[in-house]
Order: sequence, then C-alpha cells, then structure tokens
Amino acid sequence: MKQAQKSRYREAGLAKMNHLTPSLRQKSDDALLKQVEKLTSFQSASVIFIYVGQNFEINTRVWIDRWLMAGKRIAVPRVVGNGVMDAVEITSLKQLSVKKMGILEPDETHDALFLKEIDLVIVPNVVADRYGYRIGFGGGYYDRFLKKEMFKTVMPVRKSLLVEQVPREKHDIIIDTVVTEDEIILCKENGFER
Ligand SMILES: Nc1nc2c(c(=O)[nH]1)N(C=O)[C@@H](CNc1ccc(C(=O)N[C@@H](CCC(=O)O)C(=O)O)cc1)CN2
Ligand SMILES: Nc1ncnc2c1ncn2[C@@H]1O[C@H](COP(=O)(O)OP(=O)(O)OP(=O)(O)O)[C@@H](O)[C@H]1O
Repeated sequence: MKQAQKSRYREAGLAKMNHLTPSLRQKSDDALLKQVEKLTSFQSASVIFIYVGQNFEINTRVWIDRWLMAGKRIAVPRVVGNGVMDAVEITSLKQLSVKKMGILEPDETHDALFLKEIDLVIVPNVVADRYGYRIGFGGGYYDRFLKKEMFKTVMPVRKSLLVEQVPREKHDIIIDTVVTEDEIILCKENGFER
C-alpha cells in the first residue's frame, strides 16, 4: 500500500518536474548550487558521491565540472544490478556514457571506490519532505546504498517539489540535510535518528 502511495507522489512529482521551464530550472539549479556550497559538510569534503542529473533532474553536471576544477574528488553511481549501485571515481564528465534510463555512467573499466573514502553523498529525489524523507525513481538504489555506511548526506530539493510529508517505509533512510533554493534544513536535529 505504501508503494502505491509512493507511486502516486512519484507520478505527481514527475509531472511537476516536466512542467518547469528551462529558465526556471536554471534559476533553481543555480540557487541550489549556492546553498550546497555554503554547507560545512560540503566545504570540508574531499570526496563527494553525486548523481549525474539529467533531463528534469537538477543539472549536477555543472556542479561536477565546477567541483573537479576546485580540486574535489568526484564519484558517481554505476548501476551493477537490481537495486544495487557502485560509487565510481571520475576525473572528467567525458568518462561518462549513456546507460539505462538515459543515465550517464562510467564504464566497466573504472574501479568502484572504497566506500569509506566518501565524505559526502548528494542524494537525488523526485519528491521530498522537510524531515529528510524522499522518493526517487523507485529502484531502491539509495536506500540500499546509504545503509552500507554512516554517510553524511545532503539532498538538494526544488521547493516546488517539497511536500508536507512523504509516505514512509521501514527501509527509508533519513537524509541529514535538505537544501532548497532558500532554506537549509537540518533533519537530524529535528530529533530523528537513523
Ligand atoms: N541521475 C540519476 N542517476 C541515478 C539515479 C537517479 O535517481 N538519478 N538513481 C537513483 O536511484 C540510480 C539509478 N536508478 C535507476 C532506477 C531505475 C532503473 C531502471 O532501469 N528501471 C526499470 C525501468 C523502468 C522504466 O523504464 O520506467 C528497469 O529496471 O528496467 C535504472 C536506474 C543511480 N543513478
Ligand atoms: N534496504 C532495502 N532492502 C531491500 N529492499 C529495499 C530496500 N530499500 C528499498 N527496497 C525496495 O526497493 C523498491 C523501491 O523502493 P523505494 O520506493 O523506496 O525507492 P526510491 O527511494 O524511490 O528509489 P531510489 O532510492 O532508487 O531513488 C521497493 O520495492 C522496496 O521494497
């Protein structure tokens, strides 16, 4: 039942995402980037695991380029099986090519990163709430990945896609910090634990 509820939220979120004009998206992406870069957890991170945003997602390719230039080490997801992904370090966006669902990924010649090396995970979402709960594309990739280590997590969310409360399931992992264009929300400090 929870899955059906989540699907409804996901559908509604995807529809909203599709309706945003490119210029609104661009504005929102720029504001979100500024917000993420304000975070101490970002500034102190050497290795950042970040999804490669595409289509209606946040265009994180700009962020990746910028952060590589600034000397950060960047790892991106590579799907290796049903609901399972690796973190793979890249040094250039040129190392990515289009895979399933149109997602850009590094190929098999790149090794997976040792997860303990990751200082910060930037988490994707279709819809999310202020408590750090999220709904993604529905593969369960991030829930499975995030429980492997006590990662620091940041989730940039367009405020137009922030909902009152996302339907919750036992396996959902709470994100530490939700960032919108004009808010930084420390979810952990709201009395939640993993
Ligand atoms: N940019 C980006 N990369 C990401 C994610 C994301 O949300 N955004 N992910 C976040 O999780 C992971 C990949 N998520 C995926 C989710 C579903 C399928 C997929 O192929 N699903 C179905 C097809 C569904 C359909 O066509 O509607 C399949 O298995 O055949 C692949 C990857 C890792 N990389
Ligand atoms: N830790 C887990 N162990 C086993 N199954 C899981 C786990 N996390 C999620 N799943 C399963 O994966 C499927 C998708 O989960 P969910 O709807 O939470 O995905 P999502 O958060 O939208 O996707 P994603 O994390 O890929 O962005 C569900 O069938 C769920 O039961």
